[in-house]
Amino acid sequence: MTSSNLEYAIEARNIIKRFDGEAAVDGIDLNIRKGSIFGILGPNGAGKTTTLRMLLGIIDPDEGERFLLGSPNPISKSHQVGYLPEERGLYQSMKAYDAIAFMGALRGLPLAEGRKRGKQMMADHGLGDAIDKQIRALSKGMAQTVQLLGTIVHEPDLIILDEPFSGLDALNQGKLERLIRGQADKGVTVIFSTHVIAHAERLCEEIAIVAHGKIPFTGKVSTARDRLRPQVHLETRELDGTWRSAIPGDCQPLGHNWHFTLPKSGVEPLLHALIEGKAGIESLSIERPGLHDAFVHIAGEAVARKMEADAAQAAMGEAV
Ligand SMILES: Nc1ncnc2c1ncn2[C@@H]1O[C@H](COP(=O)(O)OP(=O)(O)OP(=O)(O)O)[C@@H](O)[C@H]1O
Repeated sequence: MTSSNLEYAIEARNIIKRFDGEAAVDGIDLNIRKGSIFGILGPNGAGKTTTLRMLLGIIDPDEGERFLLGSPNPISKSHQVGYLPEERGLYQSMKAYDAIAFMGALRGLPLAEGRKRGKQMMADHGLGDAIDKQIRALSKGMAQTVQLLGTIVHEPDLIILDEPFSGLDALNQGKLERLIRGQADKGVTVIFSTHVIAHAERLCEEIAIVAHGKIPFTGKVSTARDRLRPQVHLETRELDGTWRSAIPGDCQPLGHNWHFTLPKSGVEPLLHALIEGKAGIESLSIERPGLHDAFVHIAGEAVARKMEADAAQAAMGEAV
């Protein structure tokens, strides 16, 4: 049986995985569009890696079904897939371009072609000086970039990256974001897991939020953000007038500053009331909530705090 839906690179329906009787993934549904950049967001232990492993066919779900590039047997598509696992590692004595070629060969790319592409990719990614160096002579960030290039050297249709940003400094994180965008521009589907919301907010049109083995939200980033109403920050010269009726009744000024949730009627009636009522607008900003606020709203404060702690711990690891 195959999936008839050619629109999706990945489909998962109610997949469940238990370890020692405990559900690590507890009934997840996913539809990931071909050619999109899709982020899987959640703290450590939420079930991201287990989900990715099931999607890839490294482990099978106990219940439910998943389709990778239309197939219920993801391993059969492995030549079309690139996978960067959470556990990083390359053979230390291999030369960098050879390591890339070796990874390509595991996915069906002839070694000679892999070596040629490996050298070119390293040059294109600013690692030209390191082509002939052994992996052990590279910095951690360089070795991770080499592993990433090895993940895509066979030009896969689908790339799955487990926590690709962790272990990279800010410069290399920026390079990785550009690389991911470049792949998507070529029509490649990129799925990555992360506990850093900013990466997902910058890169993804669609995300899944994972918490305690479940997905409380999957869909467009903009839809997640629209779950919260915009916040108004207003400074007025006056403190009273007919315009006060446009401001929520429970909002009290701090000095001449007003902070409140934008009323459902929207921006225009508010502006009309302020101008016609001569409130004397000194400053006005209307902020749409970011993905971080939406994440806290959807996943809850405890999950958000755990994820921030994970991100801080990972950043400390990068600093050493
Ligand atoms: N092979 C395994 N055997 C037993 N328990 C496992 C196994 N793999 C994962 N788990 C458990 O399943 C839960 C989800 O783990 P998973 O690795 O999928 O989370 P994660 O969101 O990827 O977090 P991390 O980034 O820490 O890997 C955790 O409680 C973990 O300890």
